[in-house]
Amino acid sequence: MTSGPDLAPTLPPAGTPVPAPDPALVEAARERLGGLATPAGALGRLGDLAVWVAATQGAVPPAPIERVRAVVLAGDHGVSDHGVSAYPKAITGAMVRTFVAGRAGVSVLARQHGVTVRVLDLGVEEDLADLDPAVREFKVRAGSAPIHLQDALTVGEARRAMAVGAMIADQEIAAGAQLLVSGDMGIGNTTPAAALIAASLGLPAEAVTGRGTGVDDAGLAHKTAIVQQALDRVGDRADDPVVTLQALGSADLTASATFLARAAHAGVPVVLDGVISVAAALVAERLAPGAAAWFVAGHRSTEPGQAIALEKLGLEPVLDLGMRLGEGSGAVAAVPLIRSAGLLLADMALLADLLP
Ligand SMILES: O=C(O)c1ccc[n+]([C@@H]2O[C@H](COP(=O)([O-])O)[C@@H](O)[C@H]2O)c1
Ligand SMILES: Cc1cc2nc[nH]c2cc1C
Repeated sequence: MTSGPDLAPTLPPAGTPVPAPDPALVEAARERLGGLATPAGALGRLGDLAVWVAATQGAVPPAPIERVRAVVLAGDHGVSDHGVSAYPKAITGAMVRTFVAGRAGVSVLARQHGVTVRVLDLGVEEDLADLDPAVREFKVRAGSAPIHLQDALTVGEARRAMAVGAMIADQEIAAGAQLLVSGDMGIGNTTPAAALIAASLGLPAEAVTGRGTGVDDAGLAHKTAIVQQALDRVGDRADDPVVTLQALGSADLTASATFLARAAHAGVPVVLDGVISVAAALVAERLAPGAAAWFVAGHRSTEPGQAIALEKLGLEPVLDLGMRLGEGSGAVAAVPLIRSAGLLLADMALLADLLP
């Protein structure tokens, strides 16, 4: 924990625990849930979600969740030049433009559900100079190095990406977010995501590597070998979560991890998305033990690493729709249910009030 670069000044030192939501509030929320005008346990997982909403808000009954803000961190990955994706790198920049135009999958879902989407170029290779400069405000570098051959980032870049992720969370919280969504965009990013999960859990590449955008069997075998090469290259340097991000991540994944750690430290709940968001959450939990109490898993991705990481974090996805889009789309799709859960706890009659 001491060999890596210093954490961003806005984050407490790596390993600083995150306080759990107030246990008295959890208890009060459970008690209210138990008193609602339903047979005991009849709300199923919605009941658990309702307790999480109240506990992370610090209010029983919880307030309606009106301000949900999704942040999509975009970047390219040197490893995508090495046959690990079904799509070319040029898609990343093109999709950033599509987010800006409000036409990505997550944009549509977010509009429907009143969620704001902010897309940020942390490491896209294409020069997006024609876009609003705010999109590039936090850019760390153009593309990361191929993780099976070299560290993804220099120590200085990793430090900057960590600072930037925390800063973005602070900005979203200052803008009034009651609930955050962590999204991603980047061709090739399921490869570093798998590497972060494997390195964090001490697992072999084959346990966590999936098809991403849809590589075939030969592609999957090749991608698995690349992830294993990256893990072997880094070895026990990955005992340090900061070095794990620097060596096996990217600017966007590093910033995602500190975005999540910072939100948890600030006591602001986050809906996680697919394998990229959850890989970042796993490292956030290493940086900020206890952070996962502030996270809810929006959906189950088809990527095996996501399921393994979610289990380790103790999170059960809200939705299981076979989605593998990323962008925060599965998380935004879960937002209406999370909102509904809070409203049920706040607005339902109590059983005690029904009978004379
Ligand atoms: O969220 C997921 O679980 C997920 C699973 C597969 C692919 N993706 C998205 O697809 C891109 C990465 O896939 P790949 O095959 O290029 O590594 C990236 O833009 C992700 O947002 C996302
Ligand atoms: C078209 C396309 C859109 C995406 N959105 C997130 N990842 C993506 C990957 C591709 C290929």
